[in-house]
Amino acid sequence: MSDISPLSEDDLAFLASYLPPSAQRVTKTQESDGTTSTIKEGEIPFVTLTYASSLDSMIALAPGARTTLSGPETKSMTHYLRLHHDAILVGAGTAVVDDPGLNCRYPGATLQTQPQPVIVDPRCRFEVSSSAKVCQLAADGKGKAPWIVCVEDNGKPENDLARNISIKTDMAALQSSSDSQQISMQWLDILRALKAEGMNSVMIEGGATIINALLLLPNVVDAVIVTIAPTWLGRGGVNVSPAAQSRGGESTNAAWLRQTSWRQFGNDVVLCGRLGDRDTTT
Ligand SMILES: NC(=O)c1ccc[n+]([C@@H]2O[C@H](COP(=O)([O-])OP(=O)(O)OC[C@H]3O[C@@H](n4cnc5c(N)ncnc54)[C@H](O)[C@@H]3O)[C@@H](O)[C@H]2O)c1
Ligand SMILES: Nc1nc(=O)c(N)c(NC[C@H](O)[C@H](O)[C@H](O)COP(=O)(O)O)[nH]1
Repeated sequence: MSDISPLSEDDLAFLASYLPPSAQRVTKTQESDGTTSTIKEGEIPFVTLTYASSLDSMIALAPGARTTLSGPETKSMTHYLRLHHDAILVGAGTAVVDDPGLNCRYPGATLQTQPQPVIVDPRCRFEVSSSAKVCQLAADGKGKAPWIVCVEDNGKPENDLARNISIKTDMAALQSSSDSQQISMQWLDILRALKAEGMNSVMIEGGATIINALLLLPNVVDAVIVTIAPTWLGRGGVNVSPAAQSRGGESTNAAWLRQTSWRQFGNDVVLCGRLGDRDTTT
């Protein structure tokens, strides 16, 4: 018996226009390091960015603290969204701290309709072992074995618990960089690799590093779905707040949501929208 209740028809209608594959993709993107690349139509999956936030824009009480923000209704929404995506992606930080299952428990989900769990982990921080929840669920036939996005020739040896998705990364440049702990992959490379593996839609669930980076990539992200829980986590939490931007030497908002819709789910609010310039049409 699933712990996830089905959503109402009105809830489903509210979410419908933000689900893949309804959004239109723009063909240009700008990576946060300033390089511009062209995305060909259909070259990367439909990307949904989704997370749960407090009223002070925190997603966890502290780095390293698993923090439940979503109530039962928004948890159901997350599992409904998982049902509609080919893959769910999280960063290594989330995988290590939360030990997430990354499967779909929405009523009616089958092994075939389970999303593919993907963990971005170029420094091999997440221990792929039979005690990891994502691996346990796969062993029990309740989810798929995870894919680990790693640096080419630098991933952990593969076994039947997980598969590596290798991304070509300029290690020589990285080794000479001042921050040798940081291995930064381009999102387009990660998403192209997932598309090449047949993933047409990816739900990106965090954590903060990934959310803050993707909020600056409006032409990569097709839909943003944020759960807002009626609580303040307080200072010292893990904050969603993308890097400030400047245009023509003047500081400007880091990101805007346009085509927004809001709805109450239980005690939480769900905000859906698309990244882009400020919406002045309403
Ligand atoms: N409330 C929510 O919705 C929610 C969702 C997810 C995570 N969280 C919380 O967020 C916290 C984790 O956040 P975080 O920022 O530490 O971790 P994260 O999950 O964003 O992972 C960051 C790591 O992922 C890898 N990574 C990310 N982008 C990369 C790139 N472009 N190239 C190469 N590697 C990349 C790196 O190893 C990086 O250190 C935890 O406390 C977790 O509980 C909350
Ligand atoms: N929507 C949402 N609400 C929350 O309150 C919360 N903490 C997360 N966090 C997202 C992150 O990916 C978690 O790790 C998974 O929510 C774990 O859930 P599963 O074990 O995969 O079912 N997400």
